Amino acid sequence: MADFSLAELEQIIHQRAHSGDPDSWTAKLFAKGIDKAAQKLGEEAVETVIAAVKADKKGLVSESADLLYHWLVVLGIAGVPLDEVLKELEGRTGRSGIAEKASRPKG
Ligand SMILES: N=c1c2ncn([C@@H]3O[C@H](COP(=O)(O)OP(=O)(O)OP(=O)(O)O)[C@@H](O)[C@H]3O)c2ncn1[C@@H]1O[C@H](COP(=O)(O)O)[C@@H](O)[C@H]1O
Repeated sequence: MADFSLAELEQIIHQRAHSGDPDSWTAKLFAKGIDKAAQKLGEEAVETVIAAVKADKKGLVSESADLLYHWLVVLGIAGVPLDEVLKELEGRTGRSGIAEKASRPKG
């Protein structure tokens, strides 16, 4: 079990976001804004999909890490705490995915 959590990474991102450190990728993304950060998230998602379909396990681990990091950056820029997403997931436990989808508002 890793001694690290997404909540800890969210904290690091929060600290780095407005650090003004020219070497901080996080600070760069926050400065560029949601469009650029979301674009990077999309790129990392595609790279993750490619690793998955190629059955590249090592690549899948690395691209998943990139994906989760950029996802947290996008959440941070959008002002959505990780905890809100976790609560959403928590609320879905005990229900099958198909039942959950059927309960979503139409449109
Ligand atoms: N987990 C990450 C993390 N994952 C990926 N990245 C950066 O995301 C960038 C992705 O850029 P690219 O698109 O060029 O990378 P790529 O998709 O692999 O590149 P290509 O294959 O497309 O060429 C790189 O600069 C990576 O270093 C990350 N940058 C930061 N973190 C975490 O955030 C902390 C603070 O980082 P800084 O804000 O940079 O100090 C770090 O200590 C880490 O804990």
